[in-house]
Formats: sequence, structure tokens, C-alpha cells
Amino acid sequence: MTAPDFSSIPVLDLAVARTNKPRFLHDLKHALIHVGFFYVAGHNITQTFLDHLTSLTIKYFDLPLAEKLKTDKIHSPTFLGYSVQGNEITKNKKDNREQFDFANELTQRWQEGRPIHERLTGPNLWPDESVLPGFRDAVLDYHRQANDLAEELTQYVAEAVGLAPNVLLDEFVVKGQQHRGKLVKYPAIDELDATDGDQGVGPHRDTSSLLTILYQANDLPGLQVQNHAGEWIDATPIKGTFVVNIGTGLEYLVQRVAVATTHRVLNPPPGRGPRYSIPFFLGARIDKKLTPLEIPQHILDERPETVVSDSGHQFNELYFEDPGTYTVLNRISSHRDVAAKYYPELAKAHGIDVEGVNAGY
Ligand SMILES: O=C(O)CCC(=O)C(=O)O
Ligand SMILES: [Fe+2]
Repeated sequence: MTAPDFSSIPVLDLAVARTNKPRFLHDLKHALIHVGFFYVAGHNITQTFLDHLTSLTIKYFDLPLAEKLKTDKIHSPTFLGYSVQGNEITKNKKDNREQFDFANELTQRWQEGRPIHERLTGPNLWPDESVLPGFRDAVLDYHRQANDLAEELTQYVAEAVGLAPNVLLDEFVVKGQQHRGKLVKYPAIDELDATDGDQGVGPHRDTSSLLTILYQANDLPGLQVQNHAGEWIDATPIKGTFVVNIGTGLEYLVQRVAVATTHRVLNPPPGRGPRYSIPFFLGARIDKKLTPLEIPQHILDERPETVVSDSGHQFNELYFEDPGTYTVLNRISSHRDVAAKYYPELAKAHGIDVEGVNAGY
């Protein structure tokens, strides 16, 4: 059917979910089907806490490089920890961002012979407590709060598309699953080399996850969302809100009545200083083949037909069949040095070039 395109991103208020749930679910359904992005207000993560987390995030990135490199992902087959600027690749181009990936704290249990995706679960790499007091506690506290918010929203998402509230969490999130988040710093253009361009992170969809909760930690533009016509719409930060977007896992499981919309980040304009953001990804389970749920026909009929996108779908069929291997391949194509050290054979078997990458060992 012909559907309206979007030129801005809707704001949904969780307070409305408590006072007028049908209204909230109606607006949410529209956002899921036609936009794939929305701001959420009325959550209960306090600004005081978020300011504390932001200040520690800035302090982390301000540490001497040698200190940050002690937490480098090269020490983690789980792809947790620090990535130096330019280390990550999206659409075959370097991203101009530094990041620190974190997760709920779990141990590495994988052993030779076990499915390869189990290697993606493991411990965080923390800077020494004396180097950055309070950092570990604040990041883990944020993880818990963002996880709670993401689960609350996932229940509303299910209801909005005609499902029982708990079905997504019960069937597609495993107890004790590791969900990831990251602290991200995007330098302004004048802090980069002239040849670096302005790709903070290239056009992509969030892969394999159910949904993303993104805190835009300072008031800088950069995040853009691609509408159906292929135009880039600014997701300007709105104080007191999180940006929520849909991952390809959820899109697949609900037959595209929630869309994993393509987005990108541009480095901030000259003179504005770095932009900081803190996404949390509620993952869909990757330990078995996933089968989409049945969605009522009248909701399926609301889906737009064609959508323009600048992000390709890599390894898509593999995601349906074997989400575990798919997710590992995705990580190794983004982080070639970690791939060269821990997954060289798998990378080679799938044509992912890690030759000549300095694996740091
Ligand atoms: O930093 C942002 O605003 C968005 C980051 C993002 O899209 C991602 O890391 O998947
Ligand atoms: Fe993203």
C-alpha cells in the first residue's frame, strides 16, 4: 500500500502508556511500521545519573592512549573493550569514531568444539579502578537500567503489532544472555585529518538485535535516519529522551511490521568539539534458527512496499539459518584485527580479508 513517508522522528511519552495505553500503542505502531525510529520520553533513568555517566565517558576517552589500549578489543575474543579511532569499518570505509564496548558481566565459557557464537560471550575489559574511579560501577548500572527500559519497550512493541506482551522476550531473549552497549566519541571535523572525510559511522542497520536504546550524551547533531525516499532526516538530540530504533532481528521476527531503518552518524561540524553517544542493544538470541511470528493480516497490510536504503544486507540468508555464525561474521568484518587474532580461519572461509592486518600479538 502507499504509505506516508516521514520527515521527522516521532516522540513517544511513556507517561501516556500509563494513562492512555491504546493511544500509546497506536502511535507506537505507526512509528514501528513507517519510521523504525522514535524518541522516548517519560522513562525513569534520571538526568543526574546520565550526567554522571557522561562525565565518566568523557574522562575515559580523555585517558592517555596507552591507558585505553590496556582495554583494547585485541585482548577480547568477545569484541568487548576499546577500539581506537579508524579501527572499525562500515561499508568498507573507516569510521571516524572511538568506542568502548561493554556488556553485562559474564565469563568466557567457550571451548574448542563448541559452537563459535559462544565465544561472543565473555568478560568486560575495564581500566584499573584507580585510573578511573567509579567507571565500572556506572557503566554496569547504566547497562541494567537501559536493559530494563529496553525490555519494557519490547513488551509494548509486541502489543502494538498484535502479539501477547511477553512473547518476544519469552521466545527470543535467553535468560542470562549477554547484551552489549558502547560508549562512543565522534571527533569534530577539524579534529580529523583532511583525508578522513566525515563518516562517524557509515550507513547501517543495527544487526541481529531487537531494539537499540541510544542516549545522545551532548547536544550535537550528527545522527541521521534514512526515510523511504532515501533522504537523510536529522535525529537532533532532545534533552531527557532516548532515541529508540529497531534491529534486524526484530524486523525479521515480526515480518517487517517494525522496520530496521538505515542510519548513519556524521562527525560534528568544525569548532563544535566531539559528540558523545551511548547506545545499548537488546540482542535477539543467536543460539538457534529463528522463525518469524504470526502477525494479524490487517497489520501486515499497513507495511509500505518499497524503501530506499544505502546499507546493504550482508549475510542475510545466513542470519535466518544460523544467527550465531552470522553474528560472529558481522563482528569480524567490522573488527579485522580481532578477527586476525582469534578467528583467522573463519574469516578466510568467508572471504573476509584479514591478511596483513596487525593483530597485535
Ligand atoms: O552514535 C550514534 O548516535 C549512533 C550509533 C549507532 O548507530 C551504532 O553504533 O549502531
Ligand atoms: Fe546503529
